[in-house]
Amino acid sequence: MADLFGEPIVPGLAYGEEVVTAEEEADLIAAIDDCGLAPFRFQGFLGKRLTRTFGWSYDFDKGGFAPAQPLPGWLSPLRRRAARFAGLEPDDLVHALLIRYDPGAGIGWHRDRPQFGEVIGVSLGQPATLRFRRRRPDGFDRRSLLLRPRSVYHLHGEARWTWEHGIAPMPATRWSITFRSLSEKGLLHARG
Ligand SMILES: O=C(O)CCC(=O)C(=O)O
Ligand SMILES: [Fe+2]
Repeated sequence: MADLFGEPIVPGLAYGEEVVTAEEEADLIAAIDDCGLAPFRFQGFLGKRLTRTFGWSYDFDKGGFAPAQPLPGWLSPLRRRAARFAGLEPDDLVHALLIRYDPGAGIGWHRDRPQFGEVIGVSLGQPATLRFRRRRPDGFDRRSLLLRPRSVYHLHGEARWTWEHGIAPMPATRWSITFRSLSEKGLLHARG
């Protein structure tokens, strides 16, 4: 997403629309709902959003980073498009996170775990506002990006590593698919 002068709203943030058709969107939503979503767990608390991870997972309950079930075949075409959008190889995207946000669910301020590298997110179902903030001595710099259904965003560089992001609770159900590569740290861990 660029402003009038062609600058990204946060350096390292790229945004594109219509990465899937409405028909593909409906199929992806059905597949996500059918894949065994479970409430996100954080230090013993159950979150409002429902998630399922493939490839590699970070367990927020136990604090561990570990291999998970391989990515299902139905994600392959979307993974190819996500990789192309980000200038990566499909095989770089070794992890996928599926999320359903029911009404009232969102995701608080965070940076993604450092074991992961590049982050590419696809939005389905409903628009949402992806918010960014960066600490300043006297407060925060803030930015936001409207994620339309069927859009894709890529976080790298400053948007990935310096800024925090989050999504405010939404009034209607939204689904997202997030692909990630491993960082140097994650690759070291993966090689044991
Ligand atoms: O749903 C999204 O697009 C964002 C998810 C997210 O930030 C995360 O899981 O780290
Ligand atoms: Fe995130």
